[in-house]
Amino acid sequence: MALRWEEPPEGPVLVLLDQTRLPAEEVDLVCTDVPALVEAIRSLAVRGAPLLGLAGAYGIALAAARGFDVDEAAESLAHARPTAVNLGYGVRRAVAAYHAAIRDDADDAQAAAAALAEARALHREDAEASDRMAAHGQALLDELLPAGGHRILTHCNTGALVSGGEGTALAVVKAVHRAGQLRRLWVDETRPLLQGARLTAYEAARAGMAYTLLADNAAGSLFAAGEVDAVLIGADRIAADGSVANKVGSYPLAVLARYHHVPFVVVAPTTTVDPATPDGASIEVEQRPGHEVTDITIPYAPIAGHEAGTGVPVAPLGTQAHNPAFDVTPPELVTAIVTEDGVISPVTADGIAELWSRSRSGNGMMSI
Ligand SMILES: CSC[C@@H](O)[C@@H](O)C(=O)COP(=O)(O)O
Repeated sequence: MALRWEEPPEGPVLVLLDQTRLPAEEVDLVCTDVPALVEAIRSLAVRGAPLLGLAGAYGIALAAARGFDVDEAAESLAHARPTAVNLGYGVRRAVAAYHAAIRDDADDAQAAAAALAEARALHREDAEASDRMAAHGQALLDELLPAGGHRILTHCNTGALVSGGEGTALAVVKAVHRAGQLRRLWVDETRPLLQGARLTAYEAARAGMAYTLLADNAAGSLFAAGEVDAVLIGADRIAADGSVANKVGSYPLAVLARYHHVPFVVVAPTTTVDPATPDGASIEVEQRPGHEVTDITIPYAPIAGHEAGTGVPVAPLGTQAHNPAFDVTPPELVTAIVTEDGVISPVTADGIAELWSRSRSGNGMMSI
């Protein structure tokens, strides 16, 4: 499990599966306070949009249970990373539950319990959303592609490591695999931090899928050879006009997919839709440190004498690097957005608004 709440005698803790150590080691990272959790979010020990929402909500529960200032905790957690809208959403939900309890004359312990109950509710909802996205996505692929085995290309990691359930895009791939319809999963390595090579390949191997890893820049020739039937990716934020922010490298795949007449499908829960962000240009894209590009970072320590987490420089010392963590794909390049509440296709502002008005997340929760 990517994240869990535990209550040892010394006090409650949030336990994260440290994703920077995968696939070499499955190591737990135990957070006893909010600064440790913020650091885990920044270092990508915990990552991926839906899981960041859960981390934010449980982080508030942790702050409340350990007697820290909940509003200060909310401020630092919500701003730990800027792009995935789910982080602020999870924080706001738990904070709202905490303050509602205080308004109802709850004592500190009862208010902390209310925050924890909200985090657990979000966790359950996220798992259910995964199942529903998987079903909708599988049905969509059955409509779009001929039967007989799909070759799906994916980018970054969108599986059980980013979710309370099976994930987003990878949850769809898993459903297709279980139905015997996955001919091949093409896994982009996802430079610079290799979420595809380290995490998606790890999940695909455990699920027994036929998968092949490729360098990101090998995708073009795969399309040209007719080896890709569909692209499935997740999202960190979907703007009101349907623009999709996702891991850097997603936009070039969308361009390739359009040129080669291949469906480009985004799979994300409604908690990733952000009607308060009007368009793609308004999405804040996280800029990460240059050393992630100038160095090859080995997050674990497979080489004798190499310290875990340090990088091997591959560019001349002093080289400047451009390192946006995400890019934005315009709606006209997206064939469909699959959510737990249905599929939007074509992707238009009206389609997003219509989904929003009938979804759970449109139930006032995002404006808390
Ligand atoms: C459901 S996961 C969708 C996205 O969150 C995922 O593709 C992604 O871009 C994650 O980026 P990361 O920087 O690893 O948090």
